[in-house]
Amino acid sequence: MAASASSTSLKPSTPSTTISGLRRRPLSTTFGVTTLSFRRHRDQPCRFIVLSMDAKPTILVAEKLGEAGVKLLKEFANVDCSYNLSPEELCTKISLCDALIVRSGTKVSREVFESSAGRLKVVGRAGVGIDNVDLAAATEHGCLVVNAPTANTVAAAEHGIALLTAMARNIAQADASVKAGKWLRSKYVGVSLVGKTLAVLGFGKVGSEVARRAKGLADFISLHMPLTASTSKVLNDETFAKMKKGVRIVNVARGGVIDEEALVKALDAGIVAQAALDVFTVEPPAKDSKLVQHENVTATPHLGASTMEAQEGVAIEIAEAVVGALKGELAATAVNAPMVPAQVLTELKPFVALSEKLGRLAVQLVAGGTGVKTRGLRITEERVFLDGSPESPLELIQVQIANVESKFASAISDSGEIKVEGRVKDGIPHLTRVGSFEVDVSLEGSLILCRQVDQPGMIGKVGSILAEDNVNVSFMSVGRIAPRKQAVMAIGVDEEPSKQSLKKIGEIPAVEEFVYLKL
Ligand SMILES: NC(=O)c1ccc[n+]([C@@H]2O[C@H](COP(=O)([O-])OP(=O)(O)OC[C@H]3O[C@@H](n4cnc5c(N)ncnc54)[C@H](O)[C@@H]3O)[C@@H](O)[C@H]2O)c1
Ligand SMILES: O=C(O)[C@H](O)COP(=O)(O)O
Repeated sequence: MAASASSTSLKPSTPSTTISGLRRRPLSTTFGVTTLSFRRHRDQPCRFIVLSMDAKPTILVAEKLGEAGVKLLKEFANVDCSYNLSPEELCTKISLCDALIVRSGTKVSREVFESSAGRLKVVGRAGVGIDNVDLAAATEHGCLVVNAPTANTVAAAEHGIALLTAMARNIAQADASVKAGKWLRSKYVGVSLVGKTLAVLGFGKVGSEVARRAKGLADFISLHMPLTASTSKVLNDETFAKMKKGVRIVNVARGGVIDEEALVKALDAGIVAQAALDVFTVEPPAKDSKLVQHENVTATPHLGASTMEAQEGVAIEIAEAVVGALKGELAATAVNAPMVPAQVLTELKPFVALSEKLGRLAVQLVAGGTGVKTRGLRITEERVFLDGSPESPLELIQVQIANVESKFASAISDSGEIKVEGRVKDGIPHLTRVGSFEVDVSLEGSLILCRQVDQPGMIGKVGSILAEDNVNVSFMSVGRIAPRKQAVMAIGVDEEPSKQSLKKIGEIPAVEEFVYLKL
C-alpha cells in the first residue's frame, strides 16, 4: 500500500479566498458547478468548459471539410461525414455525436443542443463567422464552440479586392453580355481606382488585409465586421442617406450587416453606384431577388473563403481545435470562452485540472443527484488585489455550491454552502479543504471522505478494510477540529472499493458519515 498520512488542525473558515497577495471572493453558484473561472493577466476573466472523454468519440462533419482535416479527425475519432442534413435530421443524429463540425451553411440552433441531450461537447465552426451557432444555448448546455479564425483571412481579403476591382470595371456584367452575343463597349465604362478613398468597416483580420492590398483605392466601402446585434443592418436608409453620392460597396462579411431593401433603394436612387456582394441575408438568395438581379450589383455565392489553400488550412485548424477540446485541452480558439495566450494556457493548465476535479467533487456532494448542472447556474467572482499586482500567481481555487443540501454534511461550511478548496502542488491538483476541515490529498483516482470521532486506530481500520478488498490507497489525510473531537479523513484510492467494503467502513462505530466520490 502506498500511503502518506498527515494531520492538520482546523482553522476558522474564511469568507473569501486568499490568492497569493490578493483576496478573492470564491465562485458561488445557486446550483451545481461544472464551469470554472479564473482570472488571467490584465484582469480579464477566463472561463473554460472542461471536457473529458472515456470512449472513442464520434464527430459529425455536416459540411464539406478539406481532406487533411478529415484525416486528422479520423486518427482520433469515429467520423460521420453527412452533408445536406435537414434541421430535423441534424437533431436526430446529434444525440449520437460528441462533436459537430459545420461551415456557414448549417444553423446550429438551440434545438440542436437540446436534442443532443448533453452528449455534444464541442461545436467546431470551420471558418470565422459564428453567427450560425446559438452561442448562448451552447454555453447553457456546457458545449464548447471553437472556430478556425485565421486560415481563411487572406482568401476573404483577396475576394474582397477581387469583387472591388471587378465591380469597378463591370467584369461580371460585361462577361455575361459577351457570352450572350453582345458587344456593348460604351455601356460598361468603369471607374478608376487611383486616388480614391476606401472605408474599411470592421478593421480586424480581414479588414486590415484588405486595407494593406487596397492602398491607393478609394470612394469605396468594404465591410468586414462580424454579424452581431450591433452590426445588424448597420448600413440602412439613414446611413445610405449620409453617404457620398456614387459610393461603391463591397460586402464579404455577412449579408445581415446591410439592410438589403435599403440598398436596393440606394442603388435605384444612384446614392450607391454599385455593390459587389458575396454574402446575403438569406443564402442562397431568392432567384428573383431585386438586389441580386440589379444591374449594378455583382454577386458571388459566398466564395470569400473558397480557395484551395484556405479550405485545407481551415480543415486542419478546426480539426486540431475539435480534437484538442475533446481531449480536454484548453482551446485557444474557443468563442464561448476567451482566447488565452499559449504561455498563460501552460500556466493555467494544472489549475484547470484542479478546477475540473473540484467541480466534479462538489457536484457529487449535492444531495439528490447531479442532474442540475445546466439549470439556474449563477457564477460570481470578485478579485481584490492586496499587493496591488494583477500579475500575482493563482494559489488556490475554492468551489462553493449554495442553496443545496449535501449528502456529506461535513462539506457544508460555516456559512451554509458546500465548500471544497484545492491547490496545485508540484503540478498535481490537491484537495486542501472540505467544508471547515483542512485536508491534503492528491486529486487522483477516486476519493473516500469520512467523518469520524478522532481516536487512535481509525486510519488502520479503514486501511485494512480497503486492503482486504485489494484497493490501493494513494494518499490519506486527516483534518480535525481538536484532538479527540471530530475529524475528516480523506482517502485517495486507485481502485473502486466494493459496496461491501464501503458498507464495512460505514459500520465502524466511530464513523459518523462517509461518501465515495469519483474524480
Ligand atoms: N465571405 C466569406 O467567405 C468570409 C470569410 C471570412 C470572414 N468572413 C466574415 O468576416 C468577418 C470578419 O472576419 P475577421 O477574421 O476579420 O474577424 P475579426 O474578429 O478579426 O474582425 C472583425 C472586426 O470587426 C470589428 N467590429 C465588430 N463590431 C463592429 C462594429 N459595430 N463596427 C465596426 N467594427 C466592428 C471588430 O472590432 C474587429 O476588429 C467574420 O465575422 C465573417 O462573418 C466572411
Ligand atoms: O465566416 C467565414 O469563415 C466565412 O464566411 C466562410 O464561410 P464558409 O466556410 O461557409 O465558406
